[in-house]
Amino acid sequence: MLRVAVPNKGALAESAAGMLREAGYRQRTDPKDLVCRDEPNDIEFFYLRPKDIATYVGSGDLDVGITGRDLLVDSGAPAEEVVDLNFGRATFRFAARPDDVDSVQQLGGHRIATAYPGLVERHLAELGVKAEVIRLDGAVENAIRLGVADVVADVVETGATLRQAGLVVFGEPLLRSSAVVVRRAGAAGCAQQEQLLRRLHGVLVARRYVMLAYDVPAGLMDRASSLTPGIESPTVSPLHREGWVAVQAMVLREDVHRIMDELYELGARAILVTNIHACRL
Ligand SMILES: Nc1ncnc2c1ncn2[C@@H]1O[C@H](COP(=O)(O)OP(=O)(O)OP(=O)(O)O)[C@@H](O)[C@H]1O
Ligand SMILES: O=P(O)(O)OC[C@H]1O[C@H](OP(=O)(O)OP(=O)(O)O)[C@H](O)[C@@H]1O
Ligand SMILES: [Mg+2]
Repeated sequence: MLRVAVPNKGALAESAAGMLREAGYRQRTDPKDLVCRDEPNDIEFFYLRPKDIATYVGSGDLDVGITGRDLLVDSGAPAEEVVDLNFGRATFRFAARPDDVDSVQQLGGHRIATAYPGLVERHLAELGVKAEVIRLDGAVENAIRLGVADVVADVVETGATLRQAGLVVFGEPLLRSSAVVVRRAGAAGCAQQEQLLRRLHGVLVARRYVMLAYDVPAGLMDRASSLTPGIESPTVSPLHREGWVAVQAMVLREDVHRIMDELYELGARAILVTNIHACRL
């Protein structure tokens, strides 16, 4: 059985379980469950703190896991990213009072509060900056108000938490994070693991693309094809009405309205868009 680590709570948990469900896997129905076996797919899911997932996978006790890129780097575990799952997007940044530290060059000698000490210490070493890292578990923005630190290094999604604490970011992000699939560094993926990755990739593609179908005069097909080249090439079928063809092609969801307008102006009609529920490319 393939053993997979899934976030049990927090910012990534719901989206991770949703994506696995979309990929055809059984997921727990009770948020208190710690394990969920999916017998038909020969796979077992373990619900763990996202912070611990890279450790379980790096040690080889679990085969693969879903966690955040920032958590993977922070852990220092011998695990590697294999797929970016395109949710849980956030940046990891330094912030301080606006009248205090405002560049990474000024960090030396300061106290930096963070729940990601591994990530921050590695980054400071790369910058060649010597500063004190204060390890906290959360709500790190309060550390400045309470006099425990001068700088925080934390996850920023909307920036609302920093604003509320009267802090401003400075410098470039230490990291751009999102949810990723990790496996033990250098481990060869077994067939079941490849199947899981293929299914997740199918979900990513199904979310990014839609299926576009339209009718167009055959004489305009070359121009229509350049608007909708699809992945390999558009599917073209004859219509009963002579001189016309029916076309189907996958297009990026974000481009679909512009492409529909251009097809209509070209002379295409009966232009329809449908969602893709699942796919293997
Ligand atoms: N708004 C957000 N707040 C916190 N983490 C976020 C956010 N958006 C994305 N993430 C990502 O989620 C992961 C952290 O999840 P985790 O469950 O450990 O923290 P959490 O959601 O703050 O939960 P908790 O504070 O209860 O531990 C990181 O990879 C982080 O980049
Ligand atoms: O940029 P924002 O959209 O405000 O999101 C980022 C904030 O959310 C998280 O905190 P959380 O509420 O999880 O509390 P915690 O610090 O205790 O983890 C994170 O640690 C930041 O503080
Ligand atoms: Mg948190």
